[in-house]
Amino acid sequence: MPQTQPGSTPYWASIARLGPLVRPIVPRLLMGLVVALAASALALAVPQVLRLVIDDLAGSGTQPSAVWGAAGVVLLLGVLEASMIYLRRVLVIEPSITLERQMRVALYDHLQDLPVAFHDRWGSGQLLSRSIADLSFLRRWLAFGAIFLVVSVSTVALGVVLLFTLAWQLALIFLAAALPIMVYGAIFRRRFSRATRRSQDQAGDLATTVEESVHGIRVLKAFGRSREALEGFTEQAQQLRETEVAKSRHQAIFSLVVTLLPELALGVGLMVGLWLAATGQLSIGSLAAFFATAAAVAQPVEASGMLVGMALTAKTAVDRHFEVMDARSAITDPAAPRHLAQPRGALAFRDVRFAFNAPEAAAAPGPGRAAHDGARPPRTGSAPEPVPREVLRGVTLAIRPGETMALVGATGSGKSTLLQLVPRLYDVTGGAVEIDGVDIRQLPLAELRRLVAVAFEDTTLFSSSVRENVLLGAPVEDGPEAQSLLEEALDVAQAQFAHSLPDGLGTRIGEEGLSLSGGQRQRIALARAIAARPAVLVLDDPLSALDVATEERVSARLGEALARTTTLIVAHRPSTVALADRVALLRHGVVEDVGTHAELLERSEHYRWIIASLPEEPRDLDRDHEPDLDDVLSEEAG
Ligand SMILES: Nc1ncnc2c1ncn2[C@@H]1O[C@H](COP(=O)(O)OP(=O)(O)OP(=O)(O)O)[C@@H](O)[C@H]1O
Repeated sequence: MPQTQPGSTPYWASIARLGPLVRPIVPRLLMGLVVALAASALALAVPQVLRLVIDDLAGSGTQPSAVWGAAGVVLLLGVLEASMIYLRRVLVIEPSITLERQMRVALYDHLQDLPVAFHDRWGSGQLLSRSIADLSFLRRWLAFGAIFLVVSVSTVALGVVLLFTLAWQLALIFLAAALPIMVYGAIFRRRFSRATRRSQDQAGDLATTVEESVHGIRVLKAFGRSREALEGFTEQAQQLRETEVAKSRHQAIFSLVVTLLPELALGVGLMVGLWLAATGQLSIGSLAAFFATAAAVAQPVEASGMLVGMALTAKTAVDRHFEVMDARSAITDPAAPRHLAQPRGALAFRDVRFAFNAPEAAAAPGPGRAAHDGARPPRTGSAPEPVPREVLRGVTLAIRPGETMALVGATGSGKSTLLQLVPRLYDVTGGAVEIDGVDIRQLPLAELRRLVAVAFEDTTLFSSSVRENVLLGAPVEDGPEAQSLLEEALDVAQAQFAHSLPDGLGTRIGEEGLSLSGGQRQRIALARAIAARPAVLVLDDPLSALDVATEERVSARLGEALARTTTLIVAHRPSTVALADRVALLRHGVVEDVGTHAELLERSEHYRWIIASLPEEPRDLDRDHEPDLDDVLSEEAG
């Protein structure tokens, strides 16, 4: 996997974007900062007490009671410092966790809003790593890194002033050591920023690979490709390792510089300090206090490698978060919406054109940004940008209310694509889709998606009960009406087997639940589309995984149910074509002919060829002509 481009936004411009989100917790963060500063000031106060005691001892000779008193003061300062550290944690940790949750929820909400075209382009791992790893890092940065950076800078500033008051000659030696640190700091910042961006993107790509292979584990195993998958994964993991090693190397060198130079300064300072003390230009107490203060100052300087690293990683996390948040969906509610009070369900395609990857099909620009800014994922791969290619090249088709229209065409002719335009999963790039004469882009999205229900060939079930899955788009979710909708939908889709599942309709299915067969999943998905009681039903080869007997039963019941609904159904087999009143023949992105099955058989050679190439026998994904035991049991019970 490829190299990423480091974010080009200036550091503070990136961090400033967190401003509005952080504002509500600023009071708590500031209190935490004040407390942390107080803790650090207390730490710096200890050497001052030390100085007084040593100077007293070296001078007139101090009473033992005074030594006990000084020890008591040092102890008190220590206890106060520990209390302040505890208080800082209490003040900042809870609001930062709350902020992390808010940002995560906002990101999830935004992902739901973004169009399918966006999700086509972004690897799931990239989105996963942004919503989990990046946001967790930002929380740690706010609660710890940012505060410590401010405290460290303040401690160093205050410490340097104290060093000058104690012994300006020695302080100058320390200041001289700071210059090379600053120069190398700039180099470190540039190198580390690049590496950290690359590592975060590579971690996202790695997550995508894990997700894909877990999802496709059956295919990998069945085709014996586990070794190849492992090799690919190992290579990606190796690239991430190299980036991490490079990152650590940069950090290690910076840490070496910020540790070694102050130590060198300390050595030189000790010699000069002893000479100053010996020649009476500096008291012993001041010398001791100087080195105690220098040690307190050296500590944050030495930690600066880690803190600067955190600050740069946080900037990358912010950039990555807003890359997604800035993506705007072009599929939005209209400014002046129209409503269909009593929808009849007349569906029409008027000279519809569509190309995947067309800028207008992806996402609208964020405020003040180029159209592709938020819509493009980071180019971590060497694959070229996909070129827009027109899949639909002027589709014109009218489906009457209550009519069932089958869509037939060679593979890749654009059938599924056309279907996806109806609920506006993608927007047309030319022409219009209309329901009852109204351009669907003029309808509020929620209304359109109540009017239209879909069942895709590739069924997705969610990790919840059968009931929740089926009633996902239903007009009512509870009560007797919902129950009768549920029963009717399961009946039409011939999915009564669900009653025989371990917990009946309450059985948890989906990724985290009970595994269903392909045909069972398809029937649940079909029931879901039917339960939505749509005016327009869009079905993408919904019976493809059913066996002969089940398919016949579903077709019979579906035929009755479809009589009330306008239906556009992609058909890959003659039995599905038989459900339709008319058939539209799609070829190379245009509707070549429309008519009844018999008419098209008679007049279209292409149609005859397509029909001849359709599988005569159903695909029997579920079983081998044996009736489904679940069905038999539920039929006997019912
Ligand atoms: N998300 C996508 N991004 C880019 N191109 C796509 C995408 N989905 C489909 N295509 C392309 O659009 C064309 C039409 O695909 P579509 O799935 O609509 O065909 P289809 O007629 O339904 O085929 P099939 O009968 O095999 O399901 C194909 O060339 C396909 O590669």
